[in-house]
Amino acid sequence: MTDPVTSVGAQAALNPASPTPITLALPKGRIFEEGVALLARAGLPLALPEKSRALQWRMGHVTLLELRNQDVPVYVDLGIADAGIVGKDVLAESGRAIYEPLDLGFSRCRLSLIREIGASGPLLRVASKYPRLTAEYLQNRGLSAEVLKLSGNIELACLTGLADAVVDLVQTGSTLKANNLEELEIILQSSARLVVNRTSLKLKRGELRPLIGRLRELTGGQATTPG
Ligand SMILES: Nc1ncnc2c1ncn2[C@@H]1O[C@H](COP(=O)(O)OP(=O)(O)OP(=O)(O)O)[C@@H](O)[C@H]1O
Ligand SMILES: O=P(O)(O)OC[C@H]1O[C@H](OP(=O)(O)OP(=O)(O)O)[C@H](O)[C@@H]1O
Repeated sequence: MTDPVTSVGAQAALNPASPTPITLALPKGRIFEEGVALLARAGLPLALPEKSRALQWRMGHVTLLELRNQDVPVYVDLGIADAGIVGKDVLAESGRAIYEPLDLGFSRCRLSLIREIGASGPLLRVASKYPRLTAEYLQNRGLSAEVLKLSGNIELACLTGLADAVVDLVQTGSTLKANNLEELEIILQSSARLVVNRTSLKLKRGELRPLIGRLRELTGGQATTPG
């Protein structure tokens, strides 16, 4: 296994006597840096990996996997990773019933229905990176629009006429403002969540329970689903 990071974080492991190896899944992008920093504050021997093409790092008893957002629920659900951090938006879109003990409180944003300001007429086609959540929302509203799955810069679909509306993330609202768009309805509030594989929680409870406890203390996180 690649082990490009030699520095082992200053803090001791949570269970220094006999730390059980654990594997954690983190998404590249917005969540990665804050996720690693939070886990280090919770006592894991992590340092931020230096820029390299490595995709996994072993630091002390912890192996860190760097994944695309959508792949984090898959790795945790199937037990390749014992735990991970992922946005609630991506978790909900995955449709996987993964144990989600904590709202970590960062990467806050909302998933919303968006249209051009002043647009009227029926919603015949709605574009999104979140086709499942979009279809569910439209169905709940009794709307039969076609859902078009796109991969990025979703708002452009509205602006170019590809779709009548989009379902996308809003945080500060500056993307909406810069593109003459408006938020019609909030579909989901999102923030980074800790997700844990249920079997790992039993087999590695000596490592994972204290980790969840420390993260709860640090974030003031609330239990999000029954354990
Ligand atoms: N503007 C934003 N402000 C705050 N949080 C955000 C914002 N955009 C996205 N997020 C949250 O951060 C998570 C990761 O976002 P990021 O931008 O890193 O992913 P991405 O590059 O869009 O993902 P990918 O290309 O892998 O689909 C999202 O799933 C969401 O929960
Ligand atoms: O309300 P704001 O603060 O402007 O943030 C919202 C924007 O942030 C995200 O885009 P991102 O920059 O991740 O690019 P993407 O469209 O490629 O996902 C999201 O898709 C919005 O476009």
